[in-house]
Amino acid sequence: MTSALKIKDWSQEKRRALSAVELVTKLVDLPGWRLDGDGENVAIEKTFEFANYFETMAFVNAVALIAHQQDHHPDMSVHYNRCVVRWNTHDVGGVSTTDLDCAARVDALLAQP
Ligand SMILES: C[C@H](O)[C@H](O)[C@H]1CNC2=NC(N)=NC(=O)C2=N1
Repeated sequence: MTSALKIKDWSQEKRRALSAVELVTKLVDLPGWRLDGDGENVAIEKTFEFANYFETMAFVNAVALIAHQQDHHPDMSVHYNRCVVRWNTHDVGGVSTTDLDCAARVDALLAQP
């Protein structure tokens, strides 16, 4: 059965962990995202706040669609009116451009309509 949902295939792409300088430079273009952790656990994370639990869960599901489509999965901590999204590329043991791209996709979900 064909699906309208196309899934990213990373198998042919060479990815690497970005350096601290690269990361800090690129985070300038991702307002609200910050570095967290170090070594292989370094990640970028951002807290999104909502009016209530239903809105928070709607956001979590929208992020899950991005994760499925991009074959790239964030850690999320889900609370009554907020969700913390944390991106890291475990395949490269750091933060890759995939994480930055997915962070921008998540921000786009909430861009001014
Ligand atoms: C085989 C599959 O494409 C890989 O395991 C994907 C799945 N989702 C992933 N998600 C994240 N956050 N990092 C990865 O390196 C990763 N790799």
